[in-house]
Amino acid sequence: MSDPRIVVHRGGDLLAAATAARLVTALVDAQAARGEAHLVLTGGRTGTAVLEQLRDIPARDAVDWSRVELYWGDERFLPSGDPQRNETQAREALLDHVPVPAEHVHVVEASDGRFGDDPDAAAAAYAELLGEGFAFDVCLLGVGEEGHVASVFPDSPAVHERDRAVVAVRNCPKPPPTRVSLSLPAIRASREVWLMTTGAAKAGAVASALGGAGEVDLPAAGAVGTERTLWLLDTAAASKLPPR
Ligand SMILES: O=C1O[C@H](COP(=O)(O)O)[C@@H](O)[C@H](O)[C@H]1O
Repeated sequence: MSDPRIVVHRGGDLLAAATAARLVTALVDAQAARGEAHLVLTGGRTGTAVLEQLRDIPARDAVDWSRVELYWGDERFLPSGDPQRNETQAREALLDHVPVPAEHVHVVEASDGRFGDDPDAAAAAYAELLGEGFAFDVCLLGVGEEGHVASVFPDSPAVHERDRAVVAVRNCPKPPPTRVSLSLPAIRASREVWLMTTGAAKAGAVASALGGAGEVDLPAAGAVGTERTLWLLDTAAASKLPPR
C-alpha cells in the first residue's frame, strides 16, 4: 500500500481544473499500459466539479473513451434519474458529453430497478459485476466532514466489512439514508486512490486522517491505493495540517 501524498491548490476551482488534467493523463497512461482504463467515480461537490472541468477541457479528447470502463464508489439508493443519485449528477456533468459506450457505464441498480427496494440485492449484483480480482486504475473519492469516503461512515457496519466488495448502507447520518457502497477493501484494490476535498469544514477530517486516525473512526484514513494515494486539497481543507 502507498503512503499518502498531499497536493494543495489555491482554491476549489483550481483544484477541480488541475485534477481534471491529472485524470486525463492517468486515463491515457492506463490505456497505454493495459489497453483499458477502469475509473471509479464519486458523488459530492468536488467530484462533480472535477467531471465538469473534464467535460470542458479540449484535452479530454486525448482519452479513448471507447476504452474507458466506469464504476461508482457509492450510490444513493433512489429511483433512476433522481437528481440526488451520483449517476444522474455524473451523467449531467460528463457522461452525456463524451463517447463512452453505454455498456461501459456500470451503474449501481436504482431503487426502482431490477431488485426493487432491496439495497442488499443491488449491492450483491454490483459485487458480482466487479467479479474476482478487479483492480481499478483510479478511484476518485470525496471526503465528508466526519471523514466518510464513498458511503462508508465512521463506526458504521460498512467500515467493519472485510469480505464483501460492495455493501448496502442504511441509516446514513447524511441524507439520503439508504445507499450502496464499495467497502474499504474494495477501494484498496485500486492502483491509485485520489481523495479530493475543499473547504474549511473538511479541515478537521483531513488533518485527522493524515495524522494517524484509525479507519473505524475516520474511514478516509483507510482509503489507500496499491501504487499511489493522493490527497488533493484546497488551502482551506489543508488548513489544519501541520506546516510542511
Ligand atoms: O454523500 C456523499 O458525500 C461525499 C462527499 O461529498 P461532498 O459534497 O462533501 O464533496 C461523496 O464523496 C460521496 O460520493 C457522496 O455519496
